[in-house]
Amino acid sequence: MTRTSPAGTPLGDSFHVYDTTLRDGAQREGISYSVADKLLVARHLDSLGVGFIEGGWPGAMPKDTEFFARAAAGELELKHAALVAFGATRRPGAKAHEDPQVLALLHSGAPVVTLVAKSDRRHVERALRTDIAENCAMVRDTVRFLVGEGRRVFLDAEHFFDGYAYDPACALKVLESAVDGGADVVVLCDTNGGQLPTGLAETVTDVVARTGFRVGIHCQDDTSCAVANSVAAVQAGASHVQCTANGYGERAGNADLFAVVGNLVTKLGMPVLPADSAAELTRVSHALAEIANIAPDTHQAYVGASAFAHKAGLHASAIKVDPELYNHIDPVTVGNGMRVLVTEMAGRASLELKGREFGIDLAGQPQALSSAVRKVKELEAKGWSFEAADASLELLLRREMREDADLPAAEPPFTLESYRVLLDRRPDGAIVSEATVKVRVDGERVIATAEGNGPVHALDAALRKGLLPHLPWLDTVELADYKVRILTEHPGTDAVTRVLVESTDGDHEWTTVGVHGNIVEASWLALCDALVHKAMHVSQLTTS
Ligand SMILES: CC(=O)SCCNC(=O)CCNC(=O)[C@H](O)C(C)(C)COP(=O)(O)OP(=O)(O)OC[C@H]1O[C@@H](n2cnc3c(N)ncnc32)[C@H](O)[C@@H]1OP(=O)(O)O
Ligand SMILES: CC(=O)C(=O)O
Repeated sequence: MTRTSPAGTPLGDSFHVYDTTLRDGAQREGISYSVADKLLVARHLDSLGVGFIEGGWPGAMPKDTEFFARAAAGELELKHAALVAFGATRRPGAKAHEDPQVLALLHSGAPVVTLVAKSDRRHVERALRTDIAENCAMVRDTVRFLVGEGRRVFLDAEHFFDGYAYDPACALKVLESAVDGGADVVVLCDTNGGQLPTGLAETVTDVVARTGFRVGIHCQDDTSCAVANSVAAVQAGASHVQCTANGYGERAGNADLFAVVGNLVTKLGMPVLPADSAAELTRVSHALAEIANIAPDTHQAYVGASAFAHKAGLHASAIKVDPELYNHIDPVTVGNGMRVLVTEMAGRASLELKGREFGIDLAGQPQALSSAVRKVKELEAKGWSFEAADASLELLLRREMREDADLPAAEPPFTLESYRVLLDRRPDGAIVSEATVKVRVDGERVIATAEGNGPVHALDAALRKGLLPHLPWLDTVELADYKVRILTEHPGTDAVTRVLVESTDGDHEWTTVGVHGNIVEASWLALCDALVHKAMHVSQLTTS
C-alpha cells in the first residue's frame, strides 16, 4: 500500500517517523550519551524532519530527567519534531495519579508520552505478577490520566507478536484498553526481535482489520530483519514507524532509521520526511555515529561509504555505459556518492572510470589501459592493495600514460642512491633509530642523517631534511597515519609486508601503498609515492 500525498508534500501526522535513538538506541552496549550529546542528537534528528523524538525515560535515570528539564528550559528548540517522554504504566495496585514514575512523565514537560505495557499474557502473569484485568486497568488508567493532563499518548505494546500468537484475545484487550483510555497510536512491538517479514505483516493486517486502530511498529533486529519487518508492517497498514539512527538499540539493535526512511521514500514513494531531507541522510548518519563514538558502518545500506562502491570489473563496465545499471538508486538522492574501486577484480572499464576521477582520460588509450590492468592484477597478486591507496593508483596510471605529453610527470623529483637505517639500544633502555639517505635532487648529491623513534620515522625525517632546501612545499606534508599488515597468505612463500601511508598537507589527504619482504623497504616505497604524488600536484598547480 503506497500512501502519498497528492502534492508529494510530507505526510505529516498521517504518517509518523518516530525516532527512539535516545531511548532504545541508548540501550545498545557501548553507548553512553551525556545530556549534551542527547541535546545534539535531538537537534540533528529534528533537522532531518522526523516527526517524533523519544528523548528517554524521565524519572528512571537522572540524565534523562535532566535532558527533559533542559529541553523544557529552552535548550532544545524543535522545528519539526515533537519531544516524547517514554515510561511504564502505573504499577499493579497503584493509582496512576500517585505513581511517581507516571508523574515524572507528566513533569518532564514533553507534549507526547509513550507508555510501555505488557501485551503477552505470560509476561503479565510471570514478570508483572498480576492478572489480565489489572494489566488492562493499568494501561487504561495511565493513558486516561495523561490524556486528561493534555498529553498525546502512544502505547508500546511490548512482546505483541509473541503475545498475539500465544493468546490473541489477551493481546487485543491491551490495545483496546489503551484506545479506550485515549491513546492515539498502538505500537506493535517485536520486543524479542524474532519475527520474519511475512508472518509479522500478516499479524499487522489482522490487527488493523480487527480493530481499526491506528497501528505503529517497533522492531528489534535479532533476526536481522528489523528494517524489512518495519517496511512490511507499513505495507500492511502501520502508519507510525519507530526506528533508531544507524540501527542502534538493545542487543542486536533496532530498525535503522536511514534504511527505513530510504526504503519508504525511494521504494514506496512515501514522502515521510520534508522534501530536502533525504539528501541529508548520509551526513546525519555519520554525525550521529560520531556522537555515539561508534565508527560509521561503511557497509550500511544507503548511507555507508561502501553503499555505492563498485569493485567488480563487470559492474564497472556496465556503469561506464550508465551508472543506473548497477545502482539501485542515484546515490545523490540520499546524500551519498558512487565510487569505483580498483583491485585485482578490475577490468579496463574500472580503470577508465577511476582515471576520470583523477582527471585522466584513458578512453582513447587502449594499450595503456590494458597494460595498467595487467600491472594492477600482477601487483595485487603480490600483496599490493590499491582500493585504499588512490594516490599510488593515480601514479601507476600516469606512469602507464607517460606517452601523453599533456600529463604532468609522475616521476620522482629526486632519485635515491642509497639509504641506511640503524637501531641503537642505549644504556638507559631507550631505543633510537638513525637513518641516512643519499639522494640526487636538482642535479645535486645530498646526504642527510636524522634520528627518529622508529626506523620509518628516522627515514622520513632524513629524507625531509635532505630535500627541504630544494622542495620547500615538503614543509606542509605530514604523515597522518601509518598502517602495517603482514601478509602470509601465499603458502610456501615468505611473508611480505604491506604498508599504507596516509599523508596530509592540511588541505588534502592521500594514501599510498608499498609492499616488500622488508618492512623498511615497503615503508620507503609508500613514502616515496606520497612525496611524488604531492610533487606532481604542485607541478600541476604551477604549470596551470
Ligand atoms: C522493552 C524495553 O526495552 S522497555 C525499556 C526498558 N528500559 C529500561 O528498563 C531502562 C530504565 N529502567 C530503569 O531505570 C529501572 O528498571 C526502573 C527505574 C524503570 C525500574 O527500576 P526498579 O523499580 O528498581 O525495578 P526493576 O528494574 O528491578 O524491575 C522493573 C519493575 O517494573 C515492573 N514493570 C515492568 N514492566 C512494567 C510495565 N509495563 N508497567 C508497569 N510496571 C512494569 C516490573 O514488574 C518490576 O516490578 P517489581 O519491582 O515489582 O518487580
Ligand atoms: C518498547 C520496546 O523497546 C520494545 O518492545 O522492544
